[in-house]
Amino acid sequence: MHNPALPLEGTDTYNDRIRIVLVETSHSGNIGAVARAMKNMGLGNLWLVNPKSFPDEASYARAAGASDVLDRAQVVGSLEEAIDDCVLVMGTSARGRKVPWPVMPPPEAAETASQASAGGSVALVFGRESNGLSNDELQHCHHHIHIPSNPEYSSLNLAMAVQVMCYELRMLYLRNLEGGEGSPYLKPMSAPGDAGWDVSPASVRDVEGFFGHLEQMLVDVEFHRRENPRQLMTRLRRLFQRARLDQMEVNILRGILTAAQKAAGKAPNQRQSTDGESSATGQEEGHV
Ligand SMILES: C[S@@+](CC[C@H](N)C(=O)[O-])C[C@H]1O[C@@H](n2cnc3c(N)ncnc32)[C@H](O)[C@@H]1O
Repeated sequence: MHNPALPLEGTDTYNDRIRIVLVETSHSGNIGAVARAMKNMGLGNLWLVNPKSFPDEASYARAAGASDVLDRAQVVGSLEEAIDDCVLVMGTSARGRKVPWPVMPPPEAAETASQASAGGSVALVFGRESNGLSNDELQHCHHHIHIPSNPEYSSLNLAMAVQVMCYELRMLYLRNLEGGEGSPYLKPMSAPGDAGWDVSPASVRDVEGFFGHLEQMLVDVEFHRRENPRQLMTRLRRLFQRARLDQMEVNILRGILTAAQKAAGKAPNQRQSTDGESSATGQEEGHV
């Protein structure tokens, strides 16, 4: 699959193959917010068709750190000028029109735009705040894009609609990174052993040692009676197994158990815990 020419992580080059075209934007703050939305997602090619006011203070204020996108924005007098050299034009609309056009949801539109951008420039066109794109403007587009919003309140703020499309392009780019393996950012990090976790996962031996120590501590503080266990240890096992402990967490927990045993007047350093190691050795808080 074609990998859209979006910037690599950590570089400041933009994908200029996919351009965002805003038609007759009346609030220049929205133009700034669009620039910000684009830059966040690695896009930088902004075209403005007859903006009411640009450049101005409001647009730069809303762009925050994306003023470079505004600096390089192209201002033109007609939609035709903005899309003249494009191989694919996709128009966005919050509502259906009298003459139906092929409509795509954002993920499919991003895929189509990305594929087409291998062959030339692609325009994603966004309409006026007050009344969107005219039927005539929409008929200049190969496809229409509809963000499937609440049918009873379907119109997004202009910059938010741009954000949705730029996000879809970004997701596609990240999924396609590195020969299809995708970006580590897309892989959820939820437990030790996942890429990016800072401590090695605890071994079964570590965790069993902890369970033995936990049971002993519960006996020492007279919370648990081995002759009447109910399901206490089963439930505690399930609790801690859900967490998939890492090595440091096991050390911290064992340090706490040792401290509790000492407070209860037991001497854990003179007794072997169930994993055969002295339960006080190396498990104090200072060792984690
Ligand atoms: C505030 S909306 C314009 C709403 C206008 N009253 C209308 O009905 O078309 C400004 C622009 O944001 C984009 N937009 C807003 N909501 C959208 C949606 N649900 N799907 C696709 N584009 C949307 C379109 O480009 C639209 O022209």
